[in-house]
Formats: sequence, C-alpha cells, structure tokens
Amino acid sequence: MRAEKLDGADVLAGKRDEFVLDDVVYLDGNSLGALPAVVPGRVEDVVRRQWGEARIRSWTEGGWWTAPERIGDRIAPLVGAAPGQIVVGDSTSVNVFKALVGAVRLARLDGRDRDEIVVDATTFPTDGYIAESAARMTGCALRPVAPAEVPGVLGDRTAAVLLNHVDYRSGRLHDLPALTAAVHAVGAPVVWDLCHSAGALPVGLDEHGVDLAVGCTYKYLNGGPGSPAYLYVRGESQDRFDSPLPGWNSHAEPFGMRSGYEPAAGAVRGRVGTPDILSMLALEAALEVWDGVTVDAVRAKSLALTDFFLECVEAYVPEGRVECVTPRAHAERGSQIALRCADAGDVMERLIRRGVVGDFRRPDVLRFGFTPLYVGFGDVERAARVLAEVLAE
Ligand SMILES: Cc1ncc(COP(=O)(O)O)c(C=O)c1O
Ligand SMILES: Nc1c(O)cccc1C(=O)C[C@H](N)C(=O)O
Repeated sequence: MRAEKLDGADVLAGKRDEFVLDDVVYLDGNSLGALPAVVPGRVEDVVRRQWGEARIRSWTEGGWWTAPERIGDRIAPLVGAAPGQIVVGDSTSVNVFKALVGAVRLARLDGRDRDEIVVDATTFPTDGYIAESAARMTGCALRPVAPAEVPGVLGDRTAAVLLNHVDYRSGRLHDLPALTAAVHAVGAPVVWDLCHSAGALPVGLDEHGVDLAVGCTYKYLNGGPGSPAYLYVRGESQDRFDSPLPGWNSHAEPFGMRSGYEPAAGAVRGRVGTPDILSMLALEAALEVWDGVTVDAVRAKSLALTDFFLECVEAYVPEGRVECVTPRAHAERGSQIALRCADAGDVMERLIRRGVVGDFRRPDVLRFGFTPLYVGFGDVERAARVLAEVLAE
C-alpha cells in the first residue's frame, strides 16, 4: 500500500521504461548501472555505419576526435561544473594518478617544499594504491586518515589531499564543501573521487571551489562495463595543470607530430592517448536518459528510497539480525544502504537467487544501491521482505 502510493507520486517513475530491466530487483547500480534502452542501437550505428562505412572519416566528420570533451560537457551539469572543465577517458584509477600528481605539482608551484599527501584511510583500494605510488614518485610521505580527521592533520607540509565523496562500503557521504575549504585554508589542492556520488546527488564542483575531481561512469551514469572515467580540472587551474601522463592527445597540436611536448589549453590537457570510441559513444547514448532530469529530483528520490528501505528493514527483519552502517542523517548518506550482517556473503548469494541483486563487501557488509532513475518503492519493499525471509531461513 505505502509502496504503491509512493510509486504513484514518483515524478521519475517513467524513467524506468528507458532501461532494459526484468523482474529482478536491481540494487547493484552502484557497481554496474543498468542498460539504457537507447544504447544497443547506438552502438550498432557506431560499429556498422560510423566505423564500417565512414571508417577514418568518422574521426573528424563523425565527431570521434572531440568526443572526450563533448561528453565531458554532458556530464558537467550532473556534477555542478560549467562546460570546458571535464574530459572523459581512461579508467578512474588512471585519472586518480593524473589528478593527484597534478595536484602535488600545482601545490609546489609557489616554490614551497610541500611533502605530504593525505589520503582517505577508508578509501576504495585503487585510490590508496595509486596515492602510495604518487607519493613515492613525488617524494612525499603518504598520510592515510579518516576523512573526518583530515582537517586536524593539514598544514604547511600538505601537498595534496585525495578524498571520496561517498564511501564505497558504508555509503557515508563526506562533507565536500567543508573539507575542500579546510584543505584550501592551508593552501593545498584537493582531489575528490566522485564514483559513488555522481548521478546520485548534487556535487557542486564549481560552487565549492574543488580543484580536481575524478569519477567513473559505469555506476549511476549507466555507461556500461568499463565505460571511460572522467577528469575535472578547475578552469582557473587548467593553465597550470601539469599532467604526469602527457600524451599526443593532450598536445596543443596533435597532428603536428612534433618531438617537443606543448600542452593543449583547457580540459583537453587531461587527455592522454586515443580515446576508446566504442565505450565512449555507448556512454554518450546512455547519458541521454538524463534529458529532462534534475539532480535535485534524483537526490530527493534517492533519500526517499533509502529512508523507505530502512523503514521496511526495521519492520520486517528481526531486531539485531542486521546493523545499518550507513548514517541515518541525510546530510551524511549517499545513495546506498550498507547492512552489517553475520554470513553476509552467504546471505547475498541467497538474495540474488531470489531475485534481489545487491552485493557483498568484505568482511561482513550487504550493500544495496538505489538508482532513482530505475528503482521504485515497490522494489524497495520487496527487497526488504525477501531479506527478512532469507534471514529467517
Ligand atoms: C571510489 C572508487 N574509485 C575507483 C574505483 C575503480 O576505478 P576503476 O574505474 O579504475 O576500476 C571504484 C570502483 O570500481 C570506486 O568505487
Ligand atoms: N568496476 C567494477 C568491476 O569492473 C567489476 C566489479 C565491480 C566493480 C566496481 O565498480 C566495484 C565498485 N567500485 C565498488 O564500490 O565496490
């Protein structure tokens, strides 16, 4: 009853028809977003017509060459960025490397010997591995700290800070405006990883003065498996951004084939080599589902979905059987609910067999991601009910 009423009032309900979905409750869009229905036909066109018929001409006439910036501009409003600051390409991991080394180089432009990189101690592992390598390469010490503790460790030595907007395991949303301001107060740049927030909640990159940001496009942006990531470099820092991966695609004159490197102006400076056109144009098609959608509407529904899930879990699941590790406060919640549970791996396998797809993160977390564009309140109710049944077995 409640679910029906909520679905009836859902302004985004119609968006679900723009995705290829079956009767499974899909709560794993925070790992791999569902397939937008427009994508297969577009990929077919890219392969058969653009590649098959137009061949090399597609690089120019078909807009392949400029796709990284063009698609970056399509992502920009979703993360609160004006055009010209985002370039799409490479993986998130590679972009973390570009952004973090680039950040250290920016911090040292004033000649001061900053030698410490602060990294989120609870980070998704790839960011931590790359931060460690970036620290070694730049002669910095690496300081892993929980995000809430970051302001207390910042100082003259801080060269750069790498943080996650939403924690991949707990679903905790970190305070991007306050942490960015704290890092700026010591004169250092900050790099934000938006993998778990872009497309799920407002980010406000320009508004909050973020220096650099990266994110993937295969979660809430539904770009597909391995779809290219993106790099944001704040407009006013672009001329000083010194990429550690200067490739011919970021050269001011790529077809000049000159031996000396001269960086292009603008977001293009974040490019490296030949873009992955098939994945990139699949992503471009996938982003069409955002036409007519505001991130604020998505955020409002995301919070309503996660509130309703918590309410249903409390109503159906025996007390003490699961513990919610995602903060209750809206200001601290992303678009997922993480429940700590004994035998979480086994419980998730049984949930999936019963048509409720979330995922398991070691050691003991059941993760449920809520993508407002295609998850409804009826799905939420069913997921909680099936969870209660599985836990009662
Ligand atoms: C926060 C975060 N950063 C990075 C990644 C992954 O990076 P990549 O796209 O290089 O696999 C993920 C998930 O895969 C993630 O959750
Ligand atoms: N990128 C992934 C992949 O290639 C395979 C399986 C999962 C992923 C993920 O994105 C995991 C995800 N970042 C997480 O938050 O756990």
